[in-house]
Amino acid sequence: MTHILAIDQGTTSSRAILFDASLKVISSAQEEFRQHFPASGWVEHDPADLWATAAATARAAIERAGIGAASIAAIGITNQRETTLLWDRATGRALHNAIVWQDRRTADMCERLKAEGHEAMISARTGLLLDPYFSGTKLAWLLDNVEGARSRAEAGELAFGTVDSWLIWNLTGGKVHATDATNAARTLLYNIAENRWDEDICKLLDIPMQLLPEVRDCAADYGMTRADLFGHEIPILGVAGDQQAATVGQACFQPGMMKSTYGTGCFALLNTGPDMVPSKNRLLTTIAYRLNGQTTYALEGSIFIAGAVVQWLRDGLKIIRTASETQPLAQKADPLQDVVMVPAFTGLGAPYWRPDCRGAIFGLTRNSGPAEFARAALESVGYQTRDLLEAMRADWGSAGGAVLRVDGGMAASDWSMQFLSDILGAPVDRPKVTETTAQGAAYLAGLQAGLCPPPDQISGQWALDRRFEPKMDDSLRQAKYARWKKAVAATMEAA
Ligand SMILES: Nc1ncnc2c1ncn2[C@@H]1O[C@H](COP(=O)(O)OP(=O)(O)O)[C@@H](O)[C@H]1O
Ligand SMILES: O=P(O)(O)OC[C@H](O)CO
Repeated sequence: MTHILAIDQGTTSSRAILFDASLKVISSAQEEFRQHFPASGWVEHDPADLWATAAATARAAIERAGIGAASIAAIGITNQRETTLLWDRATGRALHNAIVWQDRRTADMCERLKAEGHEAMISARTGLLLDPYFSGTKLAWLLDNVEGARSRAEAGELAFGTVDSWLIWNLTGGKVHATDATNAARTLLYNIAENRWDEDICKLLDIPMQLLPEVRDCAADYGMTRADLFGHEIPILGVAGDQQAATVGQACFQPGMMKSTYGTGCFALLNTGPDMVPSKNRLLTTIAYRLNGQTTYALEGSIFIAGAVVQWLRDGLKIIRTASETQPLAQKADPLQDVVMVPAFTGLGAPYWRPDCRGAIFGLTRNSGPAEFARAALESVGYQTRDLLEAMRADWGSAGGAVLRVDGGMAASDWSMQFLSDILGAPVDRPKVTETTAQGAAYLAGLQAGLCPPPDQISGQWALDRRFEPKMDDSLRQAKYARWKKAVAATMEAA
């Protein structure tokens, strides 16, 4: 048994990648699925789509490799985090669409809990903030709005889970209801200092604890897949939320190491070691990974719109046909025009946490066109990352994130990565393997299977594709960043 299958269930698509024991990619498959927007600020996925695309891509990756399922030693699962599902334990059917992490429907509930003075207690225990981003208020909404759900939950008939738990449940034919510590840490219900579900918070949100999955390490036994799925039972041995899996895939195993993933949004995680560092600057404290019962913590900055701003140029404004066209356009932009875009399409995440904000563009002239829009869009991602880095350094000291390791679809853009390095005034490293999320999940499963070496021995395998060094003049860097801060302040003021 020489292979490891990673299932990466993301916000817009499911991917499956088959690795060999040295974590080299052998084959892969990807399928997009439908996004549902039933009301303004609401985002849902059909749970059946999540499962069907995950299972179909897993099968396709195995077929493409031309190997039998019997030679797969382990499955690793990684997933979009916070997205909330509720299902019937007897039938395995979901009671409602999954409420996606981007969904803002519980903004009022969060405001009310804040006004009642609960945020400090919740933050101290979960490391999170009272924002609709996290699962807890989404689950409370489901229990309040799906008929009969609360009484059935109290009777123990229902199960809650993030996407990892939903996949594990389906892969094992309903035998295992479990999650890992990193996914649990995103629910708003999990005490990350004591590593247990928090009774007081569950009581406050009126969530019956019978709903909750068992929490395991990231490298652990999550049961066997049904034999009929792949023609052979395969053990599930690794689980982590996608941003944490990318942290592992980027080999950020030492305190002070930091990665930033540029997909739909951008999520930067700084390894803080065994210390749970509370943020004084509106970052999240979260679990990077838990191995052999030992928790490694991270500070996280979450930006909701990164690559999505490029998608907006393509699908909304229709000024580009493919994402890569942004680079030649940005290069053509008029250097004398100072167009700044604040892409707060679904509010602002860290460090501002303003779900009520909406996007804004400043500095337009009659000469502003697609090139200036493209440059402003790409620059907005760099500025938002600098906001996170400033907060991280204020929380953790200047050694934090001295070099930034990047991945995700947008990291392919050389122009964006050069601007990122320029505006941060720090080197930006892009690895050879950009499928770091899947690689992280495969590593965790391989570690448990005994195929992969422990973290201190694997770090050396990380290979650099390109280092971007800052080239921008310091006075220009400061002037540009000051203008961004002004634009953000004006956007918040206008909300
Ligand atoms: N060359 C590029 N330049 C700028 N953005 C890009 C480029 N290639 C991809 N992207 C952006 O990256 C995102 C896709 O990255 P991916 O890691 O697949 O995201 P996700 O896992 O969130 O779906 C898209 O939002 C896309 O706009
Ligand atoms: O699916 P992605 O890659 O956009 O990641 C989503 C994050 O996990 C949300 O917290």
